[in-house]
Amino acid sequence: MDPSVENTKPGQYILTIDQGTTSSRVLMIDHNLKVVDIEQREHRQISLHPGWCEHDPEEIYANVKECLEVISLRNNLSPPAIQALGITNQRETVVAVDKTTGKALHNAIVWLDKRTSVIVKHFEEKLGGDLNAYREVCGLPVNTYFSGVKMKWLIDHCGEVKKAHEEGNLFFGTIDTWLVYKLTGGKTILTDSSNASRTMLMDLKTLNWSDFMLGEFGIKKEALPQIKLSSSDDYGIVSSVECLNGVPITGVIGDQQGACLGHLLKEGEVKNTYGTGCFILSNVGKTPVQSTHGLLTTLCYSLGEGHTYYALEGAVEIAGAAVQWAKSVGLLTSASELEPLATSVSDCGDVYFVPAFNGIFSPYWRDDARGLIIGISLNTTRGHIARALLEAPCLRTKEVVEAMAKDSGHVIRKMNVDGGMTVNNFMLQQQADFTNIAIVRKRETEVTGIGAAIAAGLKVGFWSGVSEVEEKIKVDRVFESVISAGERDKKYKRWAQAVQRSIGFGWSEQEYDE
Ligand SMILES: Nc1ncnc2c1ncn2[C@@H]1O[C@H](COP(=O)(O)OP(=O)(O)O)[C@@H](O)[C@H]1O
Ligand SMILES: O=P(O)(O)OC[C@H](O)CO
Repeated sequence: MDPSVENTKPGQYILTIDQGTTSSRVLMIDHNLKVVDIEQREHRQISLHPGWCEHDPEEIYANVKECLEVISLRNNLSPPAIQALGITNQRETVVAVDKTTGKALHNAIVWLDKRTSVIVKHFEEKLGGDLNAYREVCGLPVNTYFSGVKMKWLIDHCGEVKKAHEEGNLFFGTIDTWLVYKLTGGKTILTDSSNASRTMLMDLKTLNWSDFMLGEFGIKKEALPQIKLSSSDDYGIVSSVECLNGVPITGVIGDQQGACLGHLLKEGEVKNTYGTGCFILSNVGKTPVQSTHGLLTTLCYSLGEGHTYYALEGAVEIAGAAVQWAKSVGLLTSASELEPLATSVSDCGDVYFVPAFNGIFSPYWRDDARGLIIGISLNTTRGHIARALLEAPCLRTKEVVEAMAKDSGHVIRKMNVDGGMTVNNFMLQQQADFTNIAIVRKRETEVTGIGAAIAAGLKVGFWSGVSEVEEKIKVDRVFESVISAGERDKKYKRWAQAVQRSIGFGWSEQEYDE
């Protein structure tokens, strides 16, 4: 029997929660890092004004709880079989909670929400136009994307949050903090260094909250969770899901960092996760590297003292979300239609789709970009548009890896990929063609959840160490470029023209009151 398919710890599993932008999943993972079962629930995307996006934190928790219960019941699992629970989550999204009641005081403000663009403008004025002024401390530019501006908005615009903050009854959390708090029955208020690195409030060198940044944003330290350096640590014991009570929560990690750990990304290696957006991270080693080409400096992952790695990150705001949009307007009936449609034509017919629906992130950081489909002629078919839609995340990724190569001084030759869109072989072939980088897809595409399982499992001795885990990670397929340098350059030039047309087309900031 192939040892890779033999579960050497039969009947024992790690459960992981992958709480994403559009849905929450629970994965049951065995000793061979195989995902043996999965349960998923979507939640509502609440938008009160153009550019706004909220999630109901109670709905998210209810979905997570239901997935945990369903998967446990279906597999007849109870605590001794579930060795530990890991959590990985959409990052930056903020929940404000009243410690005295345990209730969220406002819907969660989601990472892609743009309501804070007025706050960003104020910072721009205060910083003499230099939105990069805090990069040395927190690694990030001032932007609507990060948690700090969302917390400030909640204090400024929501009376209950302001009062609780003043009275010392408030805590702000990213989704990891919220889930840990709820699952432990309100016993722990914690986050990990990877999630904290997305707030703008953590000092990247000390890996603690920065008094300077807290002062700049007007946020009290007591309103923030304790940061645990290691994503593989004790985060509390489940006490509010009957069938799982007693299970230790020993893995907490932001989803993109979870994918880095799931690939066991080593220094110099790069990964790209294609989900709602796509996020390219390169492990730059044990000291932070500042970007001068529009990338973010952030945590890659920490497995404790001496095992903390930093990353350069390129955030691409829209990837799979464009597929969802195409379904919503009737261009497609299902995501699986995309590949046959895109391959029904021999090229994109000079049609480009820039899905900057709500601004454009790395390396541009322009809130005023908007989506466009350009180059349409009488010969344009649905196939051309589908192809352009699939090419877009690949071309956005190319922009990011070029910036990464400039920042690090290294040519990138290989990129590990994962996420829901990577079932699409055609898209991955385009990715290899446009970048001339070998694209490596793993056997399991749920690498983010696997990363959280690795963090959780290492803490409880489910695996003896990283080298044991490494043996279990298997490659499914490698995609290599089949186009010429000339074709690649031509393509990229047309794309760059399309991007320039999308920038500046958006509405100017508008402040809405609650
Ligand atoms: N065959 C496919 N081709 C392209 N995109 C796909 C395909 N199947 C699923 N997707 C897209 O993948 C995305 C889901 O990826 P996932 O990793 O689950 O996202 P997230 O974790 O951000 O919620 C969806 O936007 C979906 O439309
Ligand atoms: O929900 P995902 O998987 O698109 O990830 C969202 C990111 O963490 C946002 O930074």
